[in-house]
Formats: sequence, structure tokens, C-alpha cells
Amino acid sequence: MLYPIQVGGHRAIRSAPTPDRVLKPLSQKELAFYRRITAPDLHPHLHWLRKYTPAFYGTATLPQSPSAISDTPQPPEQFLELEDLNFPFRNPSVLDVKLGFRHYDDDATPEKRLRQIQSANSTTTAETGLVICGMRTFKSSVPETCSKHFGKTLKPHQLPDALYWFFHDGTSLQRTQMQQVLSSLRALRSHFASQTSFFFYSSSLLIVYDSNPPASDVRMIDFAHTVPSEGHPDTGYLKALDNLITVLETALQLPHAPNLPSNE
Ligand SMILES: Nc1ncnc2c1ncn2[C@@H]1O[C@H](COP(=O)(O)OP(=O)(O)OP(=O)(O)O)[C@@H](O)[C@H]1O
Ligand SMILES: O=P(O)(O)O[C@@H]1[C@H](O)[C@H](O)[C@@H](OP(=O)(O)O)[C@H](OP(=O)(O)O)[C@H]1O
Repeated sequence: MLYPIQVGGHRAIRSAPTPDRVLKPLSQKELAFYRRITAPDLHPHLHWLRKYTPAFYGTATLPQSPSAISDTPQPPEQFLELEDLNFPFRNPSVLDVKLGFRHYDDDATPEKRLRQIQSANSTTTAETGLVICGMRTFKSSVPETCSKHFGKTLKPHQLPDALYWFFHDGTSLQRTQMQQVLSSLRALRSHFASQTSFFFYSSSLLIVYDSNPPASDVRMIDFAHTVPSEGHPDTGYLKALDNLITVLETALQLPHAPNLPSNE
């Protein structure tokens, strides 16, 4: 069954048989990353990563859905079984924001590199290292969503407006959850600043909150292009994280509801 609260991404997440888990289509680099950070011999300097990523429960296979265009039986599909980050919340509002200025790894073909560079140059990524890949938020108990296409139409100066919109539940700005998220981002930043093990290309933060009861969570997701950095810091991700903190601080100071481009 398709997972009902997917806000970003280009491949369908599935609901897992266990209710607090999701299934994400498997990619080898993402599997390698989760195996590395859950390995018993992970260096203690990297243990913080386990707190800021979904719990990993191994791999799972599902039979392929029958194809409309072929009678030939297809091999079963493989998935990563991950903690469902929305599970603890009653009405989760969810934001997927991609961090970093470079969204391809060294294995990308020249064509893919060019596509990703052009995409970065035409969005908020080029200036801020941030691009909104999707969100859903409740306005007076009614869910509203924004696609990645909406995120791509934003100009850098509109990012605080977009976060204000995300954290406004139709009645009031959820300042407590914004402050909680800011604290989590600052804590993540302090861990991240000393890591020299990975480049997190094309990785996102999933920010989740609820109005009632007030609660929030911030996790790193999407490691399909996370690669060993062999002693080098990921300065692009760190700069993007700094910018996200500034954007959220600015959103908290906005005097009134902002004007945003229409989500058509
Ligand atoms: N562990 C999780 N718990 C809950 N929701 C999740 C989880 N992982 C992913 N999602 C949902 O699925 C979406 C897509 O996830 P993800 O970014 O990992 O996919 P992707 O297809 O690799 O993305 P991209 O197109 O950027 O490469 C997220 O925006 C989020 O809504
Ligand atoms: O968000 P956008 O602008 O749509 O860009 C896509 C996004 O970067 C995906 O992560 C990437 O898939 P992979 O993670 O599988 O590389 C996809 O590559 P693709 O065009 O090769 O599918 C891009 O098109």
C-alpha cells in the first residue's frame, strides 16, 4: 500500500506491515550508509547520526504490482525498512527541505551532472543551499500540500515566508514548535561541524510538527547520494544548515502572514 504522508521524493514510499515503519525503494548507496551507521563498530564520534536519522530495520521485499504493459512476471521489489517519522504524531505537518549546493555524487553521468547543476542554478539552492521539495501543513484542521514545483518557484527572500506558512496552523503561528526545531537544528549543526566521514549530496531534512499536542521532530533523510568523504568536511551542507537556521529565525520575526506564489 502506498504511504499516505509522502510530501517529496520521486519514488513511491510504501506502508510497512508494521505500523510504525515505512518501506523506501532500495538504493545501494543508501543501504550502505544505513549499514555503516548501525554497525556495532561505528566510531563513537558518529553515534549522533543514529539520533538524527530514522531507525533502520534492514531490507524487505514485496512482489511487483502487475504491469499494464507486460505479462512477464517481474522480480520482487526491494526496500529499506525505516522508522515512520510521522507515526508519533496525530496530525503531522511535514516539510522536506534538501540541503547542500551540489546534488550529484561522483558516479553521476555528465548528463545527470548537467541536469542537477541547471536545476540548482534555477532554484533557491544556488544562493542558499536550500530547496523545498514538498510540504503538507494543516490550516484549521484541513491538510494543504505544496509540491516540489512550488519549492522551485520560490526566490531566496521568500524562504522565511514559506516556513512561516508551514508553521501557521490557520489560527496561530506555532512558535513553540519553531523554537524546538531551531534548537534541534542548532544541535545538529554542532555535531555536523566536526564530521569528516560523509558528503551528504542531495540529502534532505524532514521537519515534522503537530499543533495538538505541541510536538516536533527534525531528522536527516535520503542518503541515496551520501558517500564517504575520507577526512573532508561537508562544507556545503553545513552552510545550508546555517542558512536554514537563519531562515527559521527570520520566519519567527515576521510581523504578519506573508504573500507566497500560488501553489498551482
Ligand atoms: N522515514 C520516513 N518516515 C516518514 N516519511 C518518510 C520517511 N522517509 C521518507 N519519507 C517521505 O518520503 C518522501 C521522499 O523521501 P526521500 O527524500 O527519501 O525519497 P527520494 O525519492 O530518494 O527523494 P529524491 O527525489 O529527492 O531523491 C519524504 O519527503 C517524506 O515525505
Ligand atoms: O528534485 P528534482 O529537481 O526533480 O531532481 C531529481 C532529484 O534530484 C532526485 O534525487 C534524482 O533522483 P536520484 O536520487 O535517483 O538521483 C532525480 O534524478 P533523475 O532525473 O536521474 O531521476 C532528479 O531529477
